Amino acid sequence: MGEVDAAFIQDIEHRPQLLVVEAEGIPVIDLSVLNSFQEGDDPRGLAGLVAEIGGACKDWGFFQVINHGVPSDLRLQVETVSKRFFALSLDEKRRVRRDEANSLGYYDTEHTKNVRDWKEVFDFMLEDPAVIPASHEPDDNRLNQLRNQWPEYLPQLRGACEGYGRGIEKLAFKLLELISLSLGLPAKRLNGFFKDQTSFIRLNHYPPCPSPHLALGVGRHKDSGALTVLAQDDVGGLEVKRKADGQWVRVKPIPDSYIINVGDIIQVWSNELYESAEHRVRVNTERERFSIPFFFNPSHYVMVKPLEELLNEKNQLPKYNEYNWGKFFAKRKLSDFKKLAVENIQIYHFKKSD
Ligand SMILES: O=C(O)CCC(=O)C(=O)O
Ligand SMILES: [Fe+2]
Repeated sequence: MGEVDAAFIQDIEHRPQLLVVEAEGIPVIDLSVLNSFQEGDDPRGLAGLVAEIGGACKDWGFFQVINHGVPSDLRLQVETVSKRFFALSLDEKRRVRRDEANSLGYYDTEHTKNVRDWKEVFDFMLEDPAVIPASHEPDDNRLNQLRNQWPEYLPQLRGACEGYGRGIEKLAFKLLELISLSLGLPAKRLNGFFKDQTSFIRLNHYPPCPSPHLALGVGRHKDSGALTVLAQDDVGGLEVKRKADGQWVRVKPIPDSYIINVGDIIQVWSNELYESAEHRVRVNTERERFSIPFFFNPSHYVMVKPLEELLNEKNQLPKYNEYNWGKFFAKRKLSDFKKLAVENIQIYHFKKSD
């Protein structure tokens, strides 16, 4: 990527201010009690942790976890091989390039809200093959099998990515269960939605940028899945819009921690008890940055809607009409390729009017 092309330039109101505000308040949650907790133990032993998670989901939609139990060598291996992959020539990376038929692999022209992101990515699904609708058209019932693309000239990439995927998936399920408990539901209430999951992992590379005041690594957005588990390196650049005052605040890198954020699906399931927070990534002139989000997504056939038992318990009306996750996902993917004239699909399109 050379000088900043017009496609990268954010509208004035979305450009980052020079000032960086370090977030004091983003909760850091210690998961070490889980290490001694056995399947079948009384979940009341986790009450303190569950309350912390619930508070963080409510107040921030974002938190960091330490002592999470994901072996650090899995992370180190994938981080190392990810750097090697992005250091390859563009020609080599483009041999596993994603296209409209297969949305997995390498890609360097992603747009967020119709502005190009200053980054390159490599995507792979946790389930291989994974099944998603062939198109976003409501009447089209055809399904597609998505298959990962692995570069044969960097054979270590596959093993490192698959190993990391299995490790991070375990953490994602633990967090899902804690979130379920925090909503007053049985621990495994949400697990069934992930039977044929459409979760994917993205290797992100943000090269140094000559104009970090004009462009963003990822433009402001909310994650559309259930939960995101993110590994960031020590460079920093991820910013969250603080719910309390709308200020963009930076998520401070903590070695060997993971950043967790509530996605739109949990917002809908919880009928807005928890909300997904807007976030973005700033770039800088000096240092490249690497990050690895795991997007924990349900099966394509899941109909997303507020959970009945929460509505009954709180005597509430649902704030959303139900929508099909697979169609939503397919529609989102479409806009990654094309600069659309209109805003891409969002959950507020399914919001019921008051
Ligand atoms: O790189 C990061 O820190 C976050 C990336 C992100 O928000 C995303 O890919 O959805
Ligand atoms: Fe995100």
